[in-house]
Amino acid sequence: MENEKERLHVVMFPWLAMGHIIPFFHLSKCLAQRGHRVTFISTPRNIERVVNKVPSDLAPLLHIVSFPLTKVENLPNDAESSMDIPYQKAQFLKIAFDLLEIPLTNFLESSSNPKPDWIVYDYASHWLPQIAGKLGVSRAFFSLFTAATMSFYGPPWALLNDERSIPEDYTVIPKWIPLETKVVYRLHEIKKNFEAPVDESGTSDGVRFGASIDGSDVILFRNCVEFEPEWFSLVSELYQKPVISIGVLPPSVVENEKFDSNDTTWLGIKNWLDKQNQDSVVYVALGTEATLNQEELNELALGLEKCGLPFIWVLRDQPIHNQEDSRLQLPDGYEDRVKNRGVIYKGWVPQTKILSHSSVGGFLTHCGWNSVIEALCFGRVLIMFPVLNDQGLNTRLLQEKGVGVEIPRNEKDGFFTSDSVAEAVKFGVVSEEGELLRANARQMSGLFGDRKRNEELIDDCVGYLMENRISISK
Ligand SMILES: O=c1ccn([C@@H]2O[C@H](COP(=O)(O)OP(=O)(O)O[C@H]3O[C@H](CO)[C@@H](O)[C@H](O)[C@H]3O)[C@@H](O)[C@H]2O)c(=O)[nH]1
Repeated sequence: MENEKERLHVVMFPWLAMGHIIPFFHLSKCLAQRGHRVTFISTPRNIERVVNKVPSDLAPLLHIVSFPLTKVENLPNDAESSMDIPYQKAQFLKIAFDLLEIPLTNFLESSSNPKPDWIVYDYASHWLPQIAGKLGVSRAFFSLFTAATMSFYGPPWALLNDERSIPEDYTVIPKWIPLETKVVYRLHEIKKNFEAPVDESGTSDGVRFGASIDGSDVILFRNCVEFEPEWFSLVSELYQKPVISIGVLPPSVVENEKFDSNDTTWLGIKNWLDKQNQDSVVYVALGTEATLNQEELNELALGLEKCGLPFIWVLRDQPIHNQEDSRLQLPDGYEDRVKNRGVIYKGWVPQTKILSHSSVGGFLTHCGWNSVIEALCFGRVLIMFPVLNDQGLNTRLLQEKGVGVEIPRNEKDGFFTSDSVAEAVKFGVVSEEGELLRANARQMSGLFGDRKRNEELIDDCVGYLMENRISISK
């Protein structure tokens, strides 16, 4: 870009979770590709995980800044993201995250060459808008949640006042939603969100969300407006400030072709997938935060065995809460019994590449929003198994839109059986009755995977950031 005035400097500051760092980094690359400067801030281990993959042509514009975390009691030494800890310990990670306020303030104060125009931030840094505002940096809250989820969470006043205090409050439609909808939590889902000791960090997630929205100049949504038009209109009304959809940031599976030849995990998976029939494989993955207990793991495993379809299962290998030395075990003899038909991975896999493979017929997912986007970009039907966070709300929305089938569970305690897993998987992936769901999901690839439209939305967003920098926050 010849004229420096035409160039933005945007600071990106995601929450410490892979499902947040990945899309923030994706947006960073999109901005740098358009000739703007980006400073991406995270912690050393997270940077090593995702961010060291800066394409060489973008390196002059995309700067990575690393802030080490301060040691916090009850947080394991090497824990830097929600994937490193059981979800019940998330509040300890938030204590460490909140201590980044000082290095972030120092960075914003001293960064003058060029001074940042915008900071794009996440829900957890409730303290950030005030600091950025004082320093004359414009503030964009980046929502990695659907407009339906954010509408359900509510306008800033409801969030800041922690309007809902017990799990049951989240199982009914809140008063600010005038729509007829089933988008509410089931009791067992919301109870999980209450398991983390909220008071440990001194700030509830409601207050974090409320202050982040309230203190922003604009709210950016990673969503598909055509998929949830009614919710997008509602959320814009609830916030009473500019709300912009930046599209879904569809994953690009070609960009890593060179890298692929060294990626032995992918080569192994691809080799196996290449041997399977088209649309026959169930891909099973529950993201980076959801965990199962031993009984749930057994039922899920046996359900996959009973469904009779080939599957790839990515299993999070992490300590059990309060039994840090124990790991969950698959049922006795399981891996031998499913050999050749089922493949189980315990490390990090290239999820988007797997979903893009033509042998994949369906995705048994926790319905994290990244996973849903990735699945719908490739038109894969969803077998839905929400666990915590926004996942239950996403599941209800996706069910209303007819792109997936939910594994039935007991409302109160979440109990489910292997038979219900097997039935839901077969219904979604191979049954005649499930064809409508599969057709709807295939159709979604035209919306979610529409690269031209998604690129235009980023261009529009950049236009907005150019026109509204600094002055808007004064
Ligand atoms: O082996 C793996 C595991 C994960 N991923 C990627 O990691 C991301 C996971 O994101 P998501 O599917 O959204 O799940 P979570 O990591 O659990 O995401 C958290 O963040 C999401 C966005 O806010 C929320 O919707 C979820 O409920 C919350 O748990 C996706 O891009 C996956 O492709 C991989 O590539 N390989």
